[in-house]
Amino acid sequence: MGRSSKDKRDIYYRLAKEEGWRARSAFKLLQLDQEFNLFTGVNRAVDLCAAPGSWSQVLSRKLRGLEEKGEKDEEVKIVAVDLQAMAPLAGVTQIQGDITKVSTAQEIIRHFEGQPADLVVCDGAPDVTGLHDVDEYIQAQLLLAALNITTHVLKPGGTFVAKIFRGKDVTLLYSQLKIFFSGVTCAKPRSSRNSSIEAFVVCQNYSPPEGYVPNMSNPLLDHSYDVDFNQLEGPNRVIVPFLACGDLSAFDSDRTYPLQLDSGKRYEYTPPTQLPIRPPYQQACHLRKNNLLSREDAKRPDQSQDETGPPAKSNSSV
Ligand SMILES: C[S@@+](CC[C@H](N)C(=O)[O-])C[C@H]1O[C@@H](n2cnc3c(N)ncnc32)[C@H](O)[C@@H]1O
Repeated sequence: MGRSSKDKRDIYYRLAKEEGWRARSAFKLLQLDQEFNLFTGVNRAVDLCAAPGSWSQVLSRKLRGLEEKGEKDEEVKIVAVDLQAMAPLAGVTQIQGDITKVSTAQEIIRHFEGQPADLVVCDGAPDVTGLHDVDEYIQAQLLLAALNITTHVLKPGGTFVAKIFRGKDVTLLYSQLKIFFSGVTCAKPRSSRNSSIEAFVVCQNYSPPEGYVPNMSNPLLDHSYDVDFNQLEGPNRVIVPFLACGDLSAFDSDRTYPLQLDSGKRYEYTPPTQLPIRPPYQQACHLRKNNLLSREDAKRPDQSQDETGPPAKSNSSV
């Protein structure tokens, strides 16, 4: 048996078979619930990127009380969205659609009879190319698309849970999420493989900026909407385009960035045009190489400032 097939047959793979889950991913949502108590008081839930349906199974079993009460809770409504069709599930309405489309948001709202959702979860993943930067970029785009459709359907105070790749530019995504949620925590459930940079953001207390009007023109995946991004103003522009290689502001040739070094010295750093912004340590190396900095000042800042470390194994608030 090859290494990868052995990996697939880990404890959660076996448990999923035993307990009738469609995928081992079910345990990720169950473990996130143990940690964050996601399901209390939830009557309307949306599962984005749901196929083959193990997260929808978890929602159905937990929210409709099939396990605990042995009866259905008819109050509960669950909608599952995916590009692909999936086998029917008790108590789950399926929408075969694209989460980047406003029509999908409208369909969800129709199903909830105009009421907003209490919880939106998204375990979405694009087809992996094997090129890490490309995969990270596409995953980030999918997360922003999930966030965007969530702003159409989630109630104020509601919760959003989504898969995130903890790549080198993950802090940009955290800052996007923190615009909309007062609590953003990054969690790595035990069932998520240590070898993967996958983690989950648990975003609590949805509180969009005052005056924010949900629209689908922000994410870069679909340019077919009428709203011109440049026409959007104030809080409606808060979802900025995401660049896997850096922050757009690095392209402002006239902008300077404060650089705080271990010795306490501060520098005003102006990046050359067309150069992606660097984390502090790389910036220091760049300055050192160009004789702009003493050797002592160029030494590595402590780890807590370096955002490019390996994936965390425990939960961390961001
Ligand atoms: C890892 S699977 C989800 C597994 C699921 N949570 C479960 O537990 O069974 C990722 C899913 O994302 C879906 N997906 C990717 N992009 C999408 C999009 N733009 N709209 C809807 N679904 C999408 C894929 O079709 C795929 O089924």
